[in-house]
Amino acid sequence: MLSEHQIQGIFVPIVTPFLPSGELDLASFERMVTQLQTHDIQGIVLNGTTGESPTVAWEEVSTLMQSMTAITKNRPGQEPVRGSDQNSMPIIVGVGTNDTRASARRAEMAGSMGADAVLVVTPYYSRPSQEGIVAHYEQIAKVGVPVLAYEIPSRTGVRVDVSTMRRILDIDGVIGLKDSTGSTDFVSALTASGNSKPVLCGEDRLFHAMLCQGASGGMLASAHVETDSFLEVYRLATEGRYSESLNTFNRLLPLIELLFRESNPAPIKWLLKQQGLLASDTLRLPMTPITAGLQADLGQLLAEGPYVGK
Ligand SMILES: O=C(O)C1=N[C@H](C(=O)O)C[C@H](O)C1
Repeated sequence: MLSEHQIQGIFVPIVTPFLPSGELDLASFERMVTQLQTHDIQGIVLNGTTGESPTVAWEEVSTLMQSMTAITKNRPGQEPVRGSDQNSMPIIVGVGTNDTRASARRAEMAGSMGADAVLVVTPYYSRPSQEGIVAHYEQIAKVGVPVLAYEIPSRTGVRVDVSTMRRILDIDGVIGLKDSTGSTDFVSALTASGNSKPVLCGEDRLFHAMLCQGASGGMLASAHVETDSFLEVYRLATEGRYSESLNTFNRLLPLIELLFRESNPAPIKWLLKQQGLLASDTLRLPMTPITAGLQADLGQLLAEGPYVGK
């Protein structure tokens, strides 16, 4: 199980590969996991936003988890995970829904499948009160699998106040936050007192800025590619070498901008297919493939960019 001290470094929210028929593509998934675990990342997130959680059935999550744990229990030649003596790659499973009981049940099942923590998004759509949101996290944390809260108002339609988030982070069993609020204000407010549980950046274009404001790492879809460059941005920042970290990050920005010009994960799936890691860039509806214009721009970056495709 993950502890709050391990909520640092880079976590990659893995895509869920589909065949053109729409079925799971396990061969591509295994290739992706095998490739990712050769990097010094802190963990992989299964069934996150980038994993298209709204259209992946729970039985499919279980199939993916079995395949992933078989690969990640042997992580040859890697240092132990930061903050622990664990050598296998930690796995965080997305279990958040807008139904508290269903999310708690999923957290329990994820724990029995070997998840090291669960990612729980702010309950979307129903527009619950701040009290309701706290109670949601309390119920799920009671299951006993470490919980990483996930605040992403642009997708959920609700916004958690800073004071509410402090209460959520105070819950026993909540080990940190993934901040996809779209600005650095939330992380600055939370970390200002110096005693917050860790906050990971979940907004790729703000990764460096959030590290400067006290974030302990990032959960970044774009780190599927150029993984070592994202790790370098992180490492330099943790060494206090912020301007060198910014230089590396600035070279990644054109890539990040293109990967989020249209809805994630369509652009990253297209790119991974070009790199031969995915057999197909198929998405499940209502997600649709990227436009020809974005294909052309990403293709140009692949051909010319100093940072992509190496
Ligand atoms: O799947 C995730 O985790 C992430 N989701 C965010 C989103 O798609 O809005 C972006 C971030 O890179 C990671």
